[in-house]
Amino acid sequence: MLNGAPGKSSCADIYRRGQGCFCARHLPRGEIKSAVCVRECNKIHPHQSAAADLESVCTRTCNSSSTAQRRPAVLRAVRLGPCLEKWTVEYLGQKGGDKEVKIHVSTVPQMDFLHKNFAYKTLPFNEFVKRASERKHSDFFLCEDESYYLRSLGEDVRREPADLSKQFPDLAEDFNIPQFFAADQFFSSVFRISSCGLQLWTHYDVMDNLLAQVTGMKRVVLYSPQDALHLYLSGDKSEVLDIDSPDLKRFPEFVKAKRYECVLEPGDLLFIPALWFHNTLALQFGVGVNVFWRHLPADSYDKKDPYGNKDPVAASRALQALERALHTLDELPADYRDFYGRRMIQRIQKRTYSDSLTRTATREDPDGTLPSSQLTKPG
Ligand SMILES: O=C(O)CCC(=O)C(=O)O
Ligand SMILES: [Fe+2]
Repeated sequence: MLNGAPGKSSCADIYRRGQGCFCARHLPRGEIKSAVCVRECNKIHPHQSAAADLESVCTRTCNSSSTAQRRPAVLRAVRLGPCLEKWTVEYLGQKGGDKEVKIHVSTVPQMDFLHKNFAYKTLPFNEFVKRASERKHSDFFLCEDESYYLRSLGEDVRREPADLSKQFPDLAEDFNIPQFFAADQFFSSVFRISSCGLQLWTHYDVMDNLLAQVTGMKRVVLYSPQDALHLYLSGDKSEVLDIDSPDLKRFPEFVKAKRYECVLEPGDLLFIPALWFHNTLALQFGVGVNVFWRHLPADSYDKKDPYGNKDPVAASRALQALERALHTLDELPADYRDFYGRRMIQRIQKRTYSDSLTRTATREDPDGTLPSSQLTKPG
């Protein structure tokens, strides 16, 4: 079940409860099996009744002193509000109106940030929704079967985070923001509207995130922050674009990254903890909303970051200091650079790698308490 081999669409367990692992894809529909309590303790709480709504799940108080589990979790059949019934293409067009939106358009459904195989275009929201919902278009920019993607933005794109209640007030009232965090932690609410087949590259964000699926189905593949070294990062994105059949000559380490996978259906909510990598594939035309909130103290974040994906200020400072240190090493001949580079890596590992994180829980060791030497290595 904990299959790390790319290409195999294994249902890695998105979350655990009690003794065993639950495969998110095979959870029964129509009930909330468990939930991550983010506000109090980040722990997964036991089964709630079928009638439980998010409010009653997440406001439970947890007196446990055990370490918080910052793990992805899928909540099924959540009461997201009237949007679940109302958000048809026609209704979205009527209520969203002809407000201009900036969209990604590409001739192929797999968006490639490395070769920029997409163009930024502007369309009235109602026209965009209509085109994104159809496979072939009578009006188009690049070709008649082009793919569309909207990640909604704030009013002042460079400064303001997206907020549905400001950009789309008539639609925002149909969507209940899940109450998993205090009001002053709210950062943004973002429309994610994709053509059928659209795939967004693997990336991480620096804030905690709830991705709500309102219409259509979407596959989401996640990788732990601990697999960062196996993902061939370029900034916040992975260069491995085809995660289902990766080029292993170019990316041999990718096989070591453990793949977690779920399929979101309307009414499902995925908790994506900050720094967890995610890759989305729209299995149908679909509308989602994601909500970012500040999980760290407010001053940890870059103030000029409307997207929620700039590294925390302390991390940026540390990365800059590393660049300076590397520059200093350039004063030495290659064999010395190599030697001191290795020593620096060892120092960084000793100082920063967290033992508690390394002891990842598995089916054999649900609590992650076995010494790490006894844990099965991801495929
Ligand atoms: O749903 C998508 O297409 C992307 C979602 C995403 O990247 C996010 O919620 O941070
Ligand atoms: Fe994201």
